[in-house]
Amino acid sequence: MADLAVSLLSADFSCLEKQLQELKEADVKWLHIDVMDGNFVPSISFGFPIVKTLRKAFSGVFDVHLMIQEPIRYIKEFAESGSDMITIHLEACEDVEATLRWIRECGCKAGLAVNPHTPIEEVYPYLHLTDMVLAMTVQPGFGGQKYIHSVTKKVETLHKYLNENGFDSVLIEVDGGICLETALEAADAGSDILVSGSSVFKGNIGQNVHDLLEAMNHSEKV
Ligand SMILES: O=C(CO)[C@H](O)[C@H](O)COP(=O)(O)O
Ligand SMILES: [Fe+2]
Repeated sequence: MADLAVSLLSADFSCLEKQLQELKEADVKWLHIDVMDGNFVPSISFGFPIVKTLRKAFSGVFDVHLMIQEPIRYIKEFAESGSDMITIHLEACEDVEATLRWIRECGCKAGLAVNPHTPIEEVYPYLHLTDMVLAMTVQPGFGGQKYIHSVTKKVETLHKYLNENGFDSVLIEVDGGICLETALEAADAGSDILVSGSSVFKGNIGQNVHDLLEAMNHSEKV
């Protein structure tokens, strides 16, 4: 069964405590925290002090998506702030292997993300150091974009490769443009975790979470 990670990017920060409470009531287990540096991506979002503060208010999985150039510089701070999974971009690291190793040495699970146009085969050499592969289904940097359908094929290829090469424990996460219309396509391709932000925070949060989980788990492959 696929699960949902809720991206905070589209939350209303003026009433964040209330919105986190609604996520808890909807039994959301994964919180996806998008960290943007204004360099690897054009936007700036939030850093590790926010992660540390959020940790007091949410006890589920902290899935921290670092859209940072050379993230190795900040792994320790994010780990100490309460991250569970730290995902770095393959495109942003001079030494991907050292960065993944350092995440694990700091006591976190290691995620490896690729942009929509990066061939999925580029993650294969790092799978032995990776707990999760994140396939971006939009260009990183902004919430509320449309799902890029060509990435679905990459997810299928990755799913098959993981199963055929003894990497069944490596999770696949897709991120960007997940809504009621795209959730099933992403889940059917083999994704374990679907990130959604803008589709969760418009209207009734609890209802949106429920509907997204329903949509992704009507998969024929479940
Ligand atoms: O990493 C991201 C953007 O770079 C976000 O996680 C992603 O866009 C989620 O937001 P939405 O569901 O609105 O697309
Ligand atoms: Fe993200």
